[in-house]
Formats: sequence, C-alpha cells, structure tokens
Amino acid sequence: MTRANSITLLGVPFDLGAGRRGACGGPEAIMQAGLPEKLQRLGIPWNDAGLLTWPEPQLEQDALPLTALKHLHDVLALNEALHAGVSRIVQQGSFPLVLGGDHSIAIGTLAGLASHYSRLGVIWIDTHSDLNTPDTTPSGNIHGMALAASLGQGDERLTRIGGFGPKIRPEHTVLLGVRDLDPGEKTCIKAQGITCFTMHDIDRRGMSSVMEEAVQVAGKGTDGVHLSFDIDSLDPAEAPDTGTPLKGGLSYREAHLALELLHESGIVTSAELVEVNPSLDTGQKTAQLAVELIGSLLGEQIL
Ligand SMILES: NC(=[NH2+])NCCC[C@H](N)C(=O)O
Ligand SMILES: [Mn+2]
Ligand SMILES: [Mn+2]
Repeated sequence: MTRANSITLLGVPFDLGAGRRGACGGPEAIMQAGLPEKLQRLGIPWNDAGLLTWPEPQLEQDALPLTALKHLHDVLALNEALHAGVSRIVQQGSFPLVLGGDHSIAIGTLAGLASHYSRLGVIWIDTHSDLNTPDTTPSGNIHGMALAASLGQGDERLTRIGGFGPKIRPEHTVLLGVRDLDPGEKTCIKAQGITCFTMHDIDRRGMSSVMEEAVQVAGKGTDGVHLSFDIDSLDPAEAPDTGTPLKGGLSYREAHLALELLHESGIVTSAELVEVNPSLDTGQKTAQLAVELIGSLLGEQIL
C-alpha cells in the first residue's frame, strides 16, 4: 500500500460474467469470514463503501442472441457503475480494495483507476489469462475477456467503459500463476509481448525470483500498480469454492509469499480479489483464505 492514507472496501456482488452463478456472494462471505477484524488488528484505517449497486440494463438492444458475449448488457451496466465507484475512492485519496464478484468486474475497476493513472501497471494473478475476445472465446463468458478488454481488444462496448480506452498497456501488464490458456490467448500474449509467468516458471525459478521481475515490469515507468487477484490461481486443495478450479495451482505458501513480496515492494496502489463463490459450499474455507491473503498484501507479518 503506497500513498493512500486509508483503505476503502467496495463489494461487487456480480456473477453474470461467469458460467456458474454464485460469485455474487463473494463480498459478503469475505466480510463474514473476518476481513473487518483483520483490518482492525493490522491497525489500518479503513472505510466500508458497502455493496455496489447499478441500474438494471435496458432491454437487450441486440437483434441476435449474444452467444459470444453472455449477459453483455448486465456486464456493461455493472462496469459503468464500478468505474464511477472506484474513481471516487481514488479521488478521495484512499486505496481501493474491490471484493468480487466474478473477474469481469476488473473491466470497471481498471476503468476507474485509469481515469486517474495514465500509465497504470497491472499484476494479474490467475490460472487463466482472461485474454479472450468475442472471436476467440470458447465459452462466451465475459470474465474470460476482462484483461483483453482492458488492453483494448474485443467488443468496443467493453473496451470503452468510462468512455475511453485502452486502460492499460501490454508492456506494463504481468500475468502470474497461469496454467490454462485458450489458443487465441497464447497468440495474444506473444503478439502483444505481455510478460507471462506460468506455473512452470514458478516451479523452476521460485516465487521470489519471479515476483521480483514482475514488480520490475509493472512498476517501471508507471504511475500506479493494480493487483488483480483471481482466487482460482490457488490450488483447489486450498481454494475449492471457485467457479473454474484447476489442479496444479499456487500453494498456500507461494500465494502468501507473492502477496508479502508485493507489500514489501511498496508499489501497489489498488487491488481486487475475485471469483470466491461461496455457493459451491465447502464451508468458509475459500473466504477465510481470501481474508488471510489480504492480510499478507497489507503487511501482516509473523514477527
Ligand atoms: N476469470 C476466470 N475465472 N476466467 C475463466 C476463463 C475460462 C476460459 N478461458 C474462458 O474464456 O471461458
Ligand atoms: Mn480470472
Ligand atoms: Mn481464473
């Protein structure tokens, strides 16, 4: 956490960007799992902006069913409202901590941030790269397109949330923890020159070395750095309650180390944690993990 004098929590109870319902319960589950008490114990001044609300979208204007962009109009309405909400928090000089919701909400978060930061770095910790477009998506689920849209790729309605775009540049974008890419996403990473640390890289080099480089790439020549953390980056043994789990993920210790190193770097100016889906009902394990991980990001230490 840098520059800001406080943290502002903003819950985004939205799940229509994902293929499975239920991530809308994420913000409340994370609060109930003890986030307020955690912030209290850390002695960090914080405010609660509550749960975001947004207007019902107008009736679907598109003549054809939007199979490649499921629930587009809901995603647009939500992200316009989130753009305004996040922008307000930055304007107040506070650190936005956005609790999702599925990962499609990153489009609005990044729009709100980019209206203040003209050279925003992004560290995207995820199993997936969320770099699909309507042409490459295998599912039509917009959470799989959130990073692409923020980089200016795909449907113009998504790339121009907040009335401008792109929000971020590939040279300041880092993917970390990746282990599941669709063919179009691989092409995009190579063509755009996005820095991508796969699970293979983390296995070979260790989290510490990889994160050091991630901080360099996202921090150099930027005026702010956003952390977008998809809980499905962790191994399902640690984070079972998420819509698209995949074995072979970050261990508990690797995830904590990543966030501790980010705290140490002092470059992070905003964060979001997404894809906690308490409806998948294996108890509160995943929400509790989310609270612990936020603790590490905010400077919790053993000694
Ligand atoms: N944010 C996520 N969990 N994204 C999952 C995306 C999965 C797949 N790549 C898709 O486009 O549908
Ligand atoms: Mn994601
Ligand atoms: Mn993911």
